[in-house]
Amino acid sequence: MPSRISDFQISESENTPGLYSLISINGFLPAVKPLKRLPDTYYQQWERILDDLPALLREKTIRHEVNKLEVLTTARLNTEREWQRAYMVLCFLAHGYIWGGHTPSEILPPAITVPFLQASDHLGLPPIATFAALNLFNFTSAGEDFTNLDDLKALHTFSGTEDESWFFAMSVVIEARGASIIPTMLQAIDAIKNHDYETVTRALDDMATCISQLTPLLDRMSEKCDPMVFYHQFRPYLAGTKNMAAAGLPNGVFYDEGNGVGEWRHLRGGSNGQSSLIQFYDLVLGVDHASANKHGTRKGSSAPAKTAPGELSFYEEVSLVRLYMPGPHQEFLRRVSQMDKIKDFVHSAPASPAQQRLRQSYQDATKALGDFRQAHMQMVTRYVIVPSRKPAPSLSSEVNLATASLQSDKSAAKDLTGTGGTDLIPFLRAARDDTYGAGLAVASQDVSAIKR
Ligand code: HEM
Repeated sequence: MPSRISDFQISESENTPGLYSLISINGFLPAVKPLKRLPDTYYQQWERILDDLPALLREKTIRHEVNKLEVLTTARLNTEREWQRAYMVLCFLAHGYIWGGHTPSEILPPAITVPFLQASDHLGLPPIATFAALNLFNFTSAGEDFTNLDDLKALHTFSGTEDESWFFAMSVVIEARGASIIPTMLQAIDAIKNHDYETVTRALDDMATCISQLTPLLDRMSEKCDPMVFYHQFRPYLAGTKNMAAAGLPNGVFYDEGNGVGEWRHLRGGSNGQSSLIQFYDLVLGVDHASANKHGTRKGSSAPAKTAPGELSFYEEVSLVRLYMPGPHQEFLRRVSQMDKIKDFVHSAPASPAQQRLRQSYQDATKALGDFRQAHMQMVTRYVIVPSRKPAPSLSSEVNLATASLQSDKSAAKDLTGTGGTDLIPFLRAARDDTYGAGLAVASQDVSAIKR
């Protein structure tokens, strides 16, 4: 399987005018490495703070430094890469400012908010640390191929640790490796209208192989990322401003734009749940996370959809997660969601050996994605649940503002929340079960066909 999307693969797909312009040869990652610095020295004042960020956070002097910044114009940003870099720099500065004190800051100053809101607007992203800022726009690599984890590292971190760099790099390598299957699956969708079983079956087999090669990568997280460093030293800085009352942000954060203008904003924090790749996989396989919402409780699960009055449930939130992706990626997923459905094709196929093979391949692909989610859940246990039960090392007790709020009841793992603001264990379990469930629904159809 190629590691990048090649011209050859793209030219083969017909049903997709303009679709590939919304992504790159690396899928949802940029086509080339993100900029290491904004080329215009006008932006030096931002870059200098970012250079010193871990030390400024340790010494709790970040706010002092940011308060000295002028409100810079974004008019001197010339290319998409520059806009992406500006957005990423401002995300780090904003989260450092909010969480880098003895108590969180309820106000973001105009020197951050004014350019941050403009950069967010330009990229179709919210003004908060997103997966795009932390991962897609924040890495460097030994070469132009981003599929080797050992060649990747983050450009910037909050903690200055290799652990944090490795954590961000892991998401990059998964995006890079997982992207190769995108054209194959788009061609499979094309093939549905011709009832081309062979193409769809082969694509599903390739997808199962591709995903099953991503899963062992998750095991490599522990090579360089210590769960205690993750949980105490940098996860708190990824937290958003939504559901953060316990951490001292009952109203979210006020984005002060100067001259009496501004707005309170409640936004979710950075999470790998904002990966467009995994949402693409769900879409092409027809994994429906909304089904459970109708009943409030997942079918076959005892986990209730815990929702405060007026709040959205986990399953409704899944569709909102797209708003945390870059505009073109949102559009890409929207267009894919309108295409023919592989799942419908699998379910409607008449009984024949070709259909049997198709169904088996569909089950294998959904199982591979379910297994990925299962491995991910185990990682969440190692990196969130276990450290949450251990006492915080004294070194980190000061920075742990947001962790307090990410955990509404220290004694109950089920009540832990993710940086994205979800109640994490029921959410992840439901996401996994929905995935396995899509394949099992086909298997049960086969059984009932045999019984008939
Ligand atoms: C130490 C490593 C990781 C931890 C502790 C972790 C933790 C979490 C948590 C707590 C959530 C709950 C939702 C939220 O808070 O937004 C989540 C969701 C998610 N994470 Fe991770 N994550 C890790 C690595 C990864 C990696 C490398 C990927 C690769 C793409 C990933 C993909 C996802 C996805 C797709 C979701 C949404 C739920 C789903 O679709 O199954 N995570 N993660």
